[in-house]
Amino acid sequence: MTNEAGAESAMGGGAWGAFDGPTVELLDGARMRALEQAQMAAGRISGLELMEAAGAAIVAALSSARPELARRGGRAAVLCGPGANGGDGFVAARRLAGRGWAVEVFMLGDPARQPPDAAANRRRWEGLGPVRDIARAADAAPGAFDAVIDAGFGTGLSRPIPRTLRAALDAASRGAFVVAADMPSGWCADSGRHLGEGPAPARGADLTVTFHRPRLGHALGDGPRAVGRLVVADIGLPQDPIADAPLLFLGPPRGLDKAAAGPRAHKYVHGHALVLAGGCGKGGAARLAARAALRVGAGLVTVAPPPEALAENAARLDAVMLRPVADAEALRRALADRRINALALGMGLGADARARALTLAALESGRAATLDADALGAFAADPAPLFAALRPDCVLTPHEGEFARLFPDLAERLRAPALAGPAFSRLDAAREAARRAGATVLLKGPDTVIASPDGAALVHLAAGPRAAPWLATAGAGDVLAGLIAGLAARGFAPLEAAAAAAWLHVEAALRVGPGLIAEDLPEALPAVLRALPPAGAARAPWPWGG
Ligand SMILES: NC(=O)C1=CN([C@@H]2O[C@H](COP(=O)(O)OP(=O)(O)OC[C@H]3O[C@@H](n4cnc5c(N)ncnc54)[C@H](OP(=O)(O)O)[C@@H]3O)[C@@H](O)[C@H]2O)[C@@H](O)CC1
Ligand SMILES: [K+]
Repeated sequence: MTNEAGAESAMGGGAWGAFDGPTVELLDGARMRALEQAQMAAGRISGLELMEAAGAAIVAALSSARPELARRGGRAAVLCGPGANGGDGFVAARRLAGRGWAVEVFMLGDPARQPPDAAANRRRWEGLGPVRDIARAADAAPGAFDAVIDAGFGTGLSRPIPRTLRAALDAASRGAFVVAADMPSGWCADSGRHLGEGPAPARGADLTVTFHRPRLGHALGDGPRAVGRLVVADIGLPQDPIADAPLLFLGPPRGLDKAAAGPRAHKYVHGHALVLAGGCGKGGAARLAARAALRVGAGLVTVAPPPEALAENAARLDAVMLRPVADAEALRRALADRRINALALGMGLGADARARALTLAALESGRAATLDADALGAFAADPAPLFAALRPDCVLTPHEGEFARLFPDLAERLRAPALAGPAFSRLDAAREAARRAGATVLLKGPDTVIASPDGAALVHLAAGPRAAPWLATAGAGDVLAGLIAGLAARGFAPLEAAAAAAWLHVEAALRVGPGLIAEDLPEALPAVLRALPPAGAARAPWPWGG
C-alpha cells in the first residue's frame, strides 16, 4: 500500500512533458475501469484479486489510522452498495472480523443482481455473519460503532444515493470514524460534486482509501472536503505512466531557481514584461502584478498606464519602469521593442472599448500574454473577436465570475445541481473553455484547474496542509497574473508558467498566513524561492492531510 509519502512513486513527468516537477495522475472512473479491464483481459490479475486487495487496503488503512481500535478490535458497521464498491465492503468486513472486530454488515440493493465478484464476497461473508437490510442501520444509536466502512457507491455512482443509504450513513456515523471505499457515497468520483438537489451533507469521510491513483473527484469541487485524508493503495495494477491523464502537481516545476544564473546573466536574458495599467486611481492592480513579475525573476518590468496616470504611477514605482500607453497605437509603438516578450493586461483596465482595443493589439503582437479581469470582462458581450485573436501561448486567468461572463453555458452547467454521474466538472469546464478560446485557461479556486487547448490539464489543490483561505483577498488575483507574466518573460511555457505561478502564489500565502494582504505576496517570494526544494528532491506535501 502506498500512502502520502509513498505516493511519490506515482509522480513523474507528465504525458505531455508539460510539467517537469512532482505530479500524480488523476483518473476518472472510466479510465480506472479501463486499466483494470486491460489487466484482467490479459489474464494478469482477476477481478476477485483486485477486490481482495481493495478490501485489504481499507482494513490496513483503518488499522493504521486508529491503532487503538486495531489492537483491541472495535465495533464496525459496513454499509455495502449493490455493485463492486459494495464488494470491497464485504471483503473488508470479513478481514475486520478476522482481526477480532465485531462487525455488522448492511446491504443496499438486490443480492440476486450483484456483479459476480461482489456476490462471491457476500457469500463468503455470509459464512461469518448475517447481511442486514440497509434500513436497519438507520436505527443505530449514537456511538454504536467505532468505525463505519462506507462501501455504498464508488466510481459507478450515476444518480443521487437512495435516502435509505443516506439515513444509514448519518445514523451509523455518529461517534464513529468513517472510512470511505474509493469515494464517499454520493460524491461523484469524476467531478467531486455531490449528486442531488440542495447542499452536500456536512459530513463526508474521515479517511478515504482509493486504489492505484487518486480520482479526479478527490481533487475537484467538494471532493477534497468530503474525502478527508486520502490513502492511495497499490492493488496490483502496473505502475506505468498513464498517457494523457490530468496531473495534480504537488510541488513547483524544476528550473524556478534558475533566475539570474550563470556568469553572463544579463537583465534581458530574463525577459521584459509589460503590464498595462488603468487610469488615475486604478493603477494599484497593475502595480501589484508588475511587482510580482519582477520578484519572480523577469529581468525588466514596465507598467504602462495612460498618460494622465503617469505621475500617480511614478510616485509609486522604483524598480518597475514606467511608460505611457494612451491607446492601441501607442501600444504597437511600445512593442516595436522586441525585448518586451511578455504582457499582462486587464487589471484595473476598465471593461471598455479601450480595453478591447488594447487587448487585441496585445494579442496581434504575438507576445505571450496573460489576460485577467477587465481584459476578459471587456469581451463579455461578444467573446468571438477575443477567441479569434488568442493563441495557445496566451493564458486567461478567470475567477468564477469572469469565467461565467465569457463562458456562460459552461458556468451554468457547473452551477446547476448535479443530478447524474459522471457530473460536469471544473476540469471539464476549463478544458472546454481552453478549446473554445484557443488559449491556456487557469480557472481559479482552491482547486485551480489549468487547461490548454490540446487537452493537457493540471490541477493544483490548496487543501489540507496547503489550504490558504486568506488568499481570497483583494488584489491576490492581480499578483497571480503578474507571476504568470514574469515567468512567461523568463521563457516558461504557458502551462508551466501558470502552474508555477499557482504553486508560488499559495506558497507565498502560506508563509505570510492570516492577515495577508496582496502586497505581502510579492514580498514573500524571495523566501519562497530561497526554500525551493533542490531539483529531483521534491518531497511534496500531500494535499489531503485531513
Ligand atoms: N474489478 C473492479 O472493477 C474493481 C472495482 N473496485 C471497486 O468497484 C467500484 C466500482 O464498482 P461499480 O462499477 O460496480 O460501481 P458502484 O459504485 O459499486 O455502483 C454500482 C452500481 O450501482 C448503480 N447505481 C449508481 N448510482 C446509484 C444510485 N444512486 N442508486 C442506486 N443504484 C445506483 C449503478 O448501476 P446503474 O443502475 O447505473 O446501471 C452502478 O453500476 C470502485 O469504486 C471500487 O470501489 C475495486 O474493487 C477494485 C476492483
Ligand atoms: K464508497
